[in-house]
Amino acid sequence: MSDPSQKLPLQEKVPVKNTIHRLSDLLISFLVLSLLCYRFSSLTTHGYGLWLLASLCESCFAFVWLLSVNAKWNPVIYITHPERLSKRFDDLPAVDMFITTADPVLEPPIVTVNTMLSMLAAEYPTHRLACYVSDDGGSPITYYALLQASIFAKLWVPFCKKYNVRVRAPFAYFSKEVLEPNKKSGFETDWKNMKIEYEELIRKIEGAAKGYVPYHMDGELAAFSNTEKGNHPSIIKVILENKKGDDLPHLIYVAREKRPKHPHHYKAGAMNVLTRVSGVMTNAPFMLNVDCDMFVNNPEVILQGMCLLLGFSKEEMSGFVQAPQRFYDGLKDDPFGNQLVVLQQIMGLGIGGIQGPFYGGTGCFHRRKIIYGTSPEEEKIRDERSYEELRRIYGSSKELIVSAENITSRSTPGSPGPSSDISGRTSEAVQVAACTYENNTEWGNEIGWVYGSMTEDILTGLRIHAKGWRSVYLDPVPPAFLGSAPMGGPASLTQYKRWVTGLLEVLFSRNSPIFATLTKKLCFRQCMAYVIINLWGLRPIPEICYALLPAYCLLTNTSFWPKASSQEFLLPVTLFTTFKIYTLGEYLHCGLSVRAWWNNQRMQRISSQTAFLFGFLSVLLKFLGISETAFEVTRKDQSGSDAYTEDPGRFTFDSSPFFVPGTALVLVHIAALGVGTKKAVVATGELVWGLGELACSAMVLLYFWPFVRGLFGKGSFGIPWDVIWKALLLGFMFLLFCGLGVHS
Ligand SMILES: O=c1ccn([C@@H]2O[C@H](COP(=O)(O)OP(=O)(O)O[C@H]3O[C@H](CO)[C@@H](O)[C@H](O)[C@H]3O)[C@@H](O)[C@H]2O)c(=O)[nH]1
Ligand SMILES: [Mn+2]
Repeated sequence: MSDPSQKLPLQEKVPVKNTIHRLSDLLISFLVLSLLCYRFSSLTTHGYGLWLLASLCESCFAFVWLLSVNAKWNPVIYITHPERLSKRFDDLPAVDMFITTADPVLEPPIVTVNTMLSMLAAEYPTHRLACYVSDDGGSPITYYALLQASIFAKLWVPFCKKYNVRVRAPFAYFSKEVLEPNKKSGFETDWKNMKIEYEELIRKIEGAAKGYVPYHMDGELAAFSNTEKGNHPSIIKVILENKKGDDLPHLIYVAREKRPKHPHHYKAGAMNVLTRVSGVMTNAPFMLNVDCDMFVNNPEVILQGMCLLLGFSKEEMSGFVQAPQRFYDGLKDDPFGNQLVVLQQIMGLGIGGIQGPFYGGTGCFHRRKIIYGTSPEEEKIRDERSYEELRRIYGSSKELIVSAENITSRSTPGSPGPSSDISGRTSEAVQVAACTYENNTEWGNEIGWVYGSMTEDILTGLRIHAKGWRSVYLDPVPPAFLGSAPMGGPASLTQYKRWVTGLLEVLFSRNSPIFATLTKKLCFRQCMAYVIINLWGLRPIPEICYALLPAYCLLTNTSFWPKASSQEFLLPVTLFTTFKIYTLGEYLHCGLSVRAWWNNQRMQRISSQTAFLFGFLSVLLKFLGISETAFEVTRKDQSGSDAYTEDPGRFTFDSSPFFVPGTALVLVHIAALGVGTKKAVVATGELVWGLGELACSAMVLLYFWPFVRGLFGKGSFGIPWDVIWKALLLGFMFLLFCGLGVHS
């Protein structure tokens, strides 16, 4: 113990200086409050109609603004020292790695295979790792792809380690035109051979997707005969089993049992099965979960994660460790506004200074005992629970109960060793993967991934924070994981719709952040941060009202702004300009371009007035008992589609109702601008009346520019006629409504 290096910390928490940011926050808050004071104090002069409506909308925006100031106020970052791990620990704890895939068409098996290979090749003692792939598609093609990839892995993993390859997903590695220089002899020959082997692997997997599976595979795939998607027994296969000293970790394929009438709870259900299956097979104290498209981009990531999991004096400080979502195929300047760089960097680091980042569903290390419902204060003592009680919580598997007791009764590092003979445990694993296993247990509720929201990640993270655990952001250089971002209008909006649906479900669930603050241990400021995103689904209401206001005013000769010649007019103008400069500053600060800033400004308005609206409606339908919400999987790898090859950044459309409100809004504003300009110029001869309204109307059209272009676009770049008809109908109804306004 005399070696001083043993005492060196594994991580350091560093507050980020943000004086300028804070001052700008205060300045804008002051302007916002001034505007509201002016609005409400002049209600009597301006009447209780439009003026009041505008004031209410602006109050909503001001509320969200204040919440966001709170979330950004105390940013922190963590610096990690993985090189010190070996000095502190002789043996590192085991990690169970989970990959989820759901559909071999939307998520081509070669994508999953690359993620899997990158994980198997991570820098970590291989006998401490197990990789579980959950296939909700129950697809023989995915299984076949994994089998073939496991053969390739026997060459790939040693190759990566020998030459210290940096990016260990082969598709990303081989997509680089130039060879990484390497001093070791034999590199070039090995590299060429490896490339040939990888191409062979692609050929086999793509062949299988087209229906060619070689003869001799029949036996291997027998388990899949007579299975249908959504109706099959559990299929669990140990593809690789690590015997101490082997190059490769365990690799296990898991297709949980699916039956048509049985709710499977989408990804949350898959994660719970993975938790149980791994519980009876390897039972590692830590779990790392990624989506099938999120490959390991920094081979040291598990070591990095360990610094944050083991590096605090109290486990409570790092209940889970979350890496931000970054994308490898992110288009330049984020045309679809879904790369979330600023959100993650500014808000992510900011809430790092409160109770810690939200759980993002992928790229996250969890402690198994927390997933099993342990609270921070239970770290040492665990009350004795009867077998009956444990059975009610964990379900009927004795093995699982024993493994769970083992995990919840220890503090983490001295965790159980690797288990031998995991193949021998397959039958137990099949039992815990059954679709009836969870009946009358706490799975999906008090333990495991929580059910009841399309964003199971936020809901589950919330339950963890509510117990009083904190979380930590892991953001090494190079980035820990890289995934794929949806492209094109329909896919991006569908993703947003699902998120908004899920987030709103959380707000109204019994796990709502508000209850969690009142009755549990969620920090008040953390609750405020959660509420920002949980409220996304209600945003379309004030936003759409506010977007319609200028059109209404122009069409009916009314106004919701002070006269352009008056002094008060300067207030909203200053606020608007300062706010835009402020957001631009944030983008530049995060290393993004002006173009990216503008694209995001635009997509925020588009998403919230289209996708968010549908998210809101789907939650409404759920509460009315009319329809259930569903998880629509995002298509990965769209490099083949026409729109992608022609102009990948351009907004695309389809006949989905998503596009109706946006199109209607655009049509209404075109009409309003026409009428308004004529009135303003012809009637008064000078641009005083309605200047604010005209500017707002023009702004809406600028924000919805992709829709304006879509009116004239061809193919998938054009808005389909049936959408335009419906939008015209909506627009016409609005004009009728304005007509009523004029006469009354
Ligand atoms: O029934 C299902 C549906 C989905 N998935 C998996 O869930 C993951 C995420 O699905 P994806 O379509 O890629 O959604 P994203 O919007 O990209 O995912 C984000 O948002 C989700 C919540 O909406 C989180 O679960 C994800 O971790 C987070 O990355 C993928 O690995 C899927 O294979 C399943 O395993 N079973
Ligand atoms: Mn995804």
